[in-house]
Amino acid sequence: MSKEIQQNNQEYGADQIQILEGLEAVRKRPGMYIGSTSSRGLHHLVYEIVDNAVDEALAGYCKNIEVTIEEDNSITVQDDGRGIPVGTNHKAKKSALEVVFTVLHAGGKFGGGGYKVSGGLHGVGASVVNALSTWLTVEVYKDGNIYRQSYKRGKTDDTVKIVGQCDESLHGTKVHFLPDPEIFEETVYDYDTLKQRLRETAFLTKGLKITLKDVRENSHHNHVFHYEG
Ligand SMILES: Cc1cc(C)cc(-c2cc(NC(=O)[C@H]3COCCO3)[nH]n2)c1
Repeated sequence: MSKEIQQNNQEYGADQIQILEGLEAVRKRPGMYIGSTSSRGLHHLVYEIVDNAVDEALAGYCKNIEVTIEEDNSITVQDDGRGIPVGTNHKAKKSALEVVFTVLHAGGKFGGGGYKVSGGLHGVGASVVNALSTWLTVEVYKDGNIYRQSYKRGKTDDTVKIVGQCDESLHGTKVHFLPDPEIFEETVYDYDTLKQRLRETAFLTKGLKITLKDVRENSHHNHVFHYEG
């Protein structure tokens, strides 16, 4: 095997092992990454994903975020930002999108690395949420294409696929995940807890419209938070 190919295979192998070790670490000691596996940790998963979309709003590209508690207590978070980059990093042969959801970034966001949870680095926890979810699907709407990748407990067995077309004018990122009952003692979301947090987030991010929906039977709710600057 030529040096070049061997180098790539070697790196590819090492990268893959690094990713699997990262996932295993998160699932072995989830409290180190999200504080606890109680109801608090369950709700923290939502805040981590929303934080990523808020970053896109702070960058000036996202105006709306919609959070839905689905019938099965899975969560959907959708924004209308630029859409996570889907291009492939040729060295790692991985889409930037896949890196966001599978590579455990330093950050130490959840207090594991010493950062305070509230003032922690934004947007490094998507891979943690993925690792702690029975399944997670992400869709990116960009350039008239709908890109999709799915994972099970953080692992994917496929590359990013184009699954459809959309209007050129449509753009954004949609993440749908189900917290893993193997990790969380509590898997039922509390509407008022999310309502309180999303109201605070909208207040702190003037101009951003955050919608919270609950489509569970006997618990239908809908709130819109929007504070002018
Ligand atoms: C709901 C959700 C969840 C996650 C993990 C990321 C995002 C997200 C990430 C972004 N934007 C980006 O990553 C930037 C990064 O820089 C290039 C263009 O897009 N928009 N929305 C949204």
